[in-house]
Amino acid sequence: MQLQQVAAVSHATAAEPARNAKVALLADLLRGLDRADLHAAVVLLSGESRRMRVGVGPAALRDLPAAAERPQLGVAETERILQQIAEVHGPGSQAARQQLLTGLFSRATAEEQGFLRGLLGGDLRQGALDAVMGDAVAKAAGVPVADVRRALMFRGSAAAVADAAMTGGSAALRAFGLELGRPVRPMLAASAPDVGSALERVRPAALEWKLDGIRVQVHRDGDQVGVYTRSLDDITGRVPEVVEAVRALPLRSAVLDGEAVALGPDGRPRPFQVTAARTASRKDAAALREEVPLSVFFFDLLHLDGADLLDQPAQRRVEALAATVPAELRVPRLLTGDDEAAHAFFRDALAHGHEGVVVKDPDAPYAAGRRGAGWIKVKPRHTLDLVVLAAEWGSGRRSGWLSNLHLGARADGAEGLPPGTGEWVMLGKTFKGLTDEILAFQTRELLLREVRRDDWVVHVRPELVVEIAFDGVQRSPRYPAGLTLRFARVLRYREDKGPADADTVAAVRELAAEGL
Ligand SMILES: Nc1ncnc2c1ncn2[C@@H]1O[C@H](COP(=O)(O)OP(=O)(O)OP(=O)(O)O)[C@@H](O)[C@H]1O
Repeated sequence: MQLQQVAAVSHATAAEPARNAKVALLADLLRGLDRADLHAAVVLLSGESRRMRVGVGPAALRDLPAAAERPQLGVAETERILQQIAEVHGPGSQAARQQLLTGLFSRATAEEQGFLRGLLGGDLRQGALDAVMGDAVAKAAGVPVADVRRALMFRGSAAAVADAAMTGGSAALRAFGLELGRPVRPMLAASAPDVGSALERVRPAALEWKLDGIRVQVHRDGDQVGVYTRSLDDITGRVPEVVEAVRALPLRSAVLDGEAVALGPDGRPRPFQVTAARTASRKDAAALREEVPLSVFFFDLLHLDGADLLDQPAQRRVEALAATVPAELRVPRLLTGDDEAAHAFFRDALAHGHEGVVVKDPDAPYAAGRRGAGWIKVKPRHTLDLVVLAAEWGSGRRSGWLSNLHLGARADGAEGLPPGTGEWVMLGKTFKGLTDEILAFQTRELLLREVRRDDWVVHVRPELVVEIAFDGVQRSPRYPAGLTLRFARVLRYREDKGPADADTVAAVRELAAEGL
């Protein structure tokens, strides 16, 4: 198959906000491909290309050859070249990379060049397609979406799952399972504005403290222990405390889900940045551990001594957890149907310095992603993770810094947006909450991602995720979703998140519908 077809579908899906239409376009493309083309097409169109880390800086994309007249690049060949670009290392690598890029671009048509620029420059149309890729694979292969999603939970690679679905159908998909040492995609939480509305969705519910640290998925197989982040990175070497805690448990094998957090001497959580810096640092873990010791608290158990528990109701998994892991290594939890008891638990979590609670459906199986709302987070302060689309140069004390941020949520197939809105939907602007440190950070990072500027606005690749606090959602005809945030202010940049993790228009609409 020619790259031209993939580029055309990428283009068409970007102009098409409706989720079903995107799924249909992708499914049509995937049907009938041979295995090599299928693999390449899925890699190029899903977030998987990002994981290949083929990104190149804007300078490398500046002086590339003019477009070819006729399509001549195959998808499999293109993917191979991108792989080569990702793998170039050592002295002279920049020149070698540029040579590969020049060769690739000289054979690409204008539309293909546009697609490749988006891919290499990190424009995340592809990342956004990741969210619908599973549905498209299910449609193309004629198998239930649930089978594909389940396989994706076990195997991060959409290409491997697509291959199994197309060649072996549901039977092949069912062969994917939990493997010790291979992290599964984590279950995530939907959100609710307060405990009362969460309980309206799930009752009785299990409430747990929401600790503001780093998600850890810990696999133990005999003496072997591996620790993985929310984005499935292996951080085993950076968190010896977690490794030791799990190695000391009386069991042979397990997969545990929990949160690692730095606590102060008074037992209260230290600021999120402290935990984040500790787990991000590649420096000597033994020394860092002295300065900032980490504690770990588990809230789920996916596997125990040879038995997979993912399909068990949450209550059963937590009972197994309680029988295996001592209370001081578990997140405090309350199973209740009573509003007053739930509110008291929430207040207690806050009084201990925690972020809020996660309200969990005791009957829900473990399922990757946010779908199904088996988990609902509630925080006293409303926050959204949004992507910076552009920034305006500041004035007065802030001149020389990029200040006022244009904030976007993910369209993710939301209905009812004006035609041509694209994947990022602007929700408003803010220059509030910016410390000098944040101003310096964002000016540096945003300029690295500049795509164009007009007057005083610098438009950037939609890559940086920023956590925004706000007081409410209000109607505004000025913005494409008809909504904007009241008193939006910057809390912090979320370097642990990518644009595919940003909040969606649907999530914002839901908060508005609940009267926030
Ligand atoms: N008891 C708990 N149960 C589940 N998740 C918890 C719990 N305590 C803390 N967490 C953290 O909360 C996250 C769930 O919220 P969500 O899926 O929205 O992720 P998030 O966007 O990283 O959350 P946030 O940005 O609000 O911290 C988990 O990924 C985990 O890191």
